[in-house]
Amino acid sequence: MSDPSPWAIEAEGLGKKYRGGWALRDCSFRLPAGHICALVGPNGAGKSTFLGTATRLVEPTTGTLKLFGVPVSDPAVLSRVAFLAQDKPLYPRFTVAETLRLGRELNPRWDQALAERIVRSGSVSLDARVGTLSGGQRTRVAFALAFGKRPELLLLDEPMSDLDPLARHELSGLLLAEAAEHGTTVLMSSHMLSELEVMCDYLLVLAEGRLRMAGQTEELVPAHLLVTGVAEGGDGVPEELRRRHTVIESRVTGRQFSALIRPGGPVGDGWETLAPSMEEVLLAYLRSPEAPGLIADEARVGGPGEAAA
Ligand SMILES: Nc1ncnc2c1ncn2[C@@H]1O[C@H](COP(=O)(O)OP(=O)(O)OP(=O)(O)O)[C@@H](O)[C@H]1O
Repeated sequence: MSDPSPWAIEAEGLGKKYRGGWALRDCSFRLPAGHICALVGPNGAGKSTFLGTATRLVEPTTGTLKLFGVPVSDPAVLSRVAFLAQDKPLYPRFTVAETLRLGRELNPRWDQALAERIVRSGSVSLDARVGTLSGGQRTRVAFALAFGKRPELLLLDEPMSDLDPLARHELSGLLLAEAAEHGTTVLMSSHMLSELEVMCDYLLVLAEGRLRMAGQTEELVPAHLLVTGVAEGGDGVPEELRRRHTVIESRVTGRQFSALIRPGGPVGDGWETLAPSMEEVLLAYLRSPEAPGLIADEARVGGPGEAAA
């Protein structure tokens, strides 16, 4: 089905309140179709809750969510989205072949050859019962189900956590190749920052239920600098840096002061500067939930360029 909407996901004022408080709050962003997007945040940040709202497993308390321009409440979006949940629910009594048959019967665009290839490349027998497989083998079968559906949007909740390094490498490669070939949009929550750095070209960062960062990595990461210089005494941020730049995180080690900043202009003499990696930027934001957020123009649904912290 063709759709004119360039946005795979549009969230506006999205929130979810449980008895214990808000799991997701005032979340507004757009994810353009065709990106591989990392969903990052500390434990309890609201990542699974957001993925739940996108798969209708969680009813939002506030706001709206559209996938490809269609409200998520419209059953028409279901066939376009596949979700690989953190606990990878499968029927333990089914064989792998029966599991794939279920996928085939439930999904009009099912790609049996692809699903079987994913299973076989992990030496998993089609005759094995799912309940007898190892955690990593079950993950591979769940991957086969998700990919076999040929979704336009693939939502993955910590997909690689129980895979060995070889399987992780293989399935990451497969994910990238499939997404590139079919123009699939992927949103993937993970704590493995170095892996996300290699795979993802778009970032969503959540902390304490709020959106902290959204946009293309090639725009967000270069908006930061690592600066180091001589500490002036005490733990404070030197006035000169504080006045002209946005300091995300800073530290004093012995006589050395170092910080990750969003420069507001040229950095003065006396400071050494380095371009940070995506992992360094993410770690700084994860350690500093009070630092001002950053939403790229492209990811913004109206309003000014910077997210409220
Ligand atoms: N069904 C629920 N009932 C009550 N509170 C919930 C429920 N689901 C999640 N929460 C709470 O909402 C908050 C966000 O949880 P969520 O699972 O979305 O975080 P997460 O970012 O996916 O965490 P993790 O990285 O640990 O998987 C947490 O404080 C959690 O305790």
